[in-house]
Amino acid sequence: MNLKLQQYINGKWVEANSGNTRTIINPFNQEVIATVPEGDESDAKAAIAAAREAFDNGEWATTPATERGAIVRKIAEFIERDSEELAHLESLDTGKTVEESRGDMDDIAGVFRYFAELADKDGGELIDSPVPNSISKVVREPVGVCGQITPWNYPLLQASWKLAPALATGNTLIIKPSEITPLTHIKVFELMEEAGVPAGVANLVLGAGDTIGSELSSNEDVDLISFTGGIATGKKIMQAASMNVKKLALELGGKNPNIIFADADFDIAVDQALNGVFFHAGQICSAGTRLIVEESIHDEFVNALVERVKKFKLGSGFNEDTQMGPLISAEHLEKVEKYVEAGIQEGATVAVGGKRPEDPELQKGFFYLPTIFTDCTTDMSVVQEEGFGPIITVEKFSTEEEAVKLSNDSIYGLAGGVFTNDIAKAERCAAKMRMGTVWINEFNLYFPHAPWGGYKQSGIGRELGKLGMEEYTETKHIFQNLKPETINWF
Ligand SMILES: NC(=O)c1ccc[n+]([C@@H]2O[C@H](COP(=O)([O-])OP(=O)(O)OC[C@H]3O[C@@H](n4cnc5c(N)ncnc54)[C@H](O)[C@@H]3O)[C@@H](O)[C@H]2O)c1
Ligand SMILES: C[N+](C)(C)CC=O
Repeated sequence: MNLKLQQYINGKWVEANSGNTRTIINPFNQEVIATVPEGDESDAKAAIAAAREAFDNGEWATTPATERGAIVRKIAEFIERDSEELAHLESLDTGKTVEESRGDMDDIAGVFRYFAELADKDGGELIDSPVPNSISKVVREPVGVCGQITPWNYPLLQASWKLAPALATGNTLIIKPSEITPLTHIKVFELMEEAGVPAGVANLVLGAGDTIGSELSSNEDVDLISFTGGIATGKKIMQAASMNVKKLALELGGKNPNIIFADADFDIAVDQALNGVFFHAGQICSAGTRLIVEESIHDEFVNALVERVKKFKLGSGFNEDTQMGPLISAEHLEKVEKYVEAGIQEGATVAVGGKRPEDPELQKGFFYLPTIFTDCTTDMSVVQEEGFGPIITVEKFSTEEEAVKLSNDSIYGLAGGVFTNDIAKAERCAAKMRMGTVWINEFNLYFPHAPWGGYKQSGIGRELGKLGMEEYTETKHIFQNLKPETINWF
């Protein structure tokens, strides 16, 4: 592997202070693919000190926004140049098909380009001051030192949503990838160095969440923490961030409803319901795992799904005909198995799947069969909890009001979908669905121009779009009296 396999702190490639390492495993066959440093709190502190110094010396924050944008644009160009290598690394690390990883790399380059273009587009705003002889203006400034923590399911994609706006707005940062999927983060730091990101501005620390992650969340020299991952971790981070009242951005989980009305285009709805869940073996925050289907078409719809699911080709992400790769780890596979067992015990019916595959070629990988549960009710744990695997639950409804009510019966509010040919009905549902994204006759589409984030316990704040840029800024009002006079009150 032609990668540095080190941390990047203050412009230098370094081992962990402790000398400890971690082996990275291919989830398709459990082979060791790399050995990387296992940093700890001391590495995180060194990276925070470097980012603090780089922010406080003011050079990056006062670099003209056009120049910062040009560097971010170069990163996009280098990602496009090296996209095949990056896609290969992402698939090795995560097990997802290389075709999916190629799509991710296109998206990632697009994210860097989008924020590069936005970098010099906000010159502040003049306020119509109510005070005579004065100037009142509002400017946006970088927040300061940003801690960024990413998950294993879309490693570099989730990182790009944080790195690009933070750099474009003049912040300094320390990023920590999931300890099990660090490879594309390392590669993108090589590209950022090549693009001219100055020493100390962007730092990469590798290792566990309860050491490095909690240091980033609690350290008083970090001004903002941006986290993507599970709710339980998000709550811990929120608590730790209160130490110095950090700015906080949380992108958490989802249990995303997909409402299928009888008047929808049947074949499109079936196809999109499958696409909405089974990419990356269902390990997607916005997977439409909670199907809510109108009673009159329920049986026909389920049969169509089952017939398609039976034909899925599972295998190595590097085989061209593979449609679904493995789950990320042995631990996660066990979690998914327990989730399915709970569903069966609660009375849901397995229409297809519900176990590990028997194919001898898949036994070394962490595979689970695509699974559809019918006879589901809203009180079941499989309907309420995020399974983060290739699992769909199907519920029935008979009225529009019931469909919307079911879709909102959740602690989550990340995303949801509606399939119908009645546009007015679709708009009525979208208006009432309590989620950060609602798709109509579409599922799981995202692009850099539109904000992404959750209602309810799916998160705080937004990534992508102009709001995703604003997350990395503080707003300052500057008032100038052009004709100061004594007041003589005291
Ligand atoms: N909303 C979104 O856009 C979005 C996108 C991708 C994934 N997710 C969510 O991510 C979850 C899956 O990812 P995961 O299993 O990697 O999540 P996770 O919460 O277990 O881990 C995410 C990151 O947090 C770190 N971490 C763990 N404990 C920590 C602690 N105490 N303090 C600080 N950091 C800590 C981990 O090392 C990892 O880097 C799912 O719930 C999924 O829905 C959400
Ligand atoms: C936000 N998304 C869909 C890219 C990844 C969620 O896991």
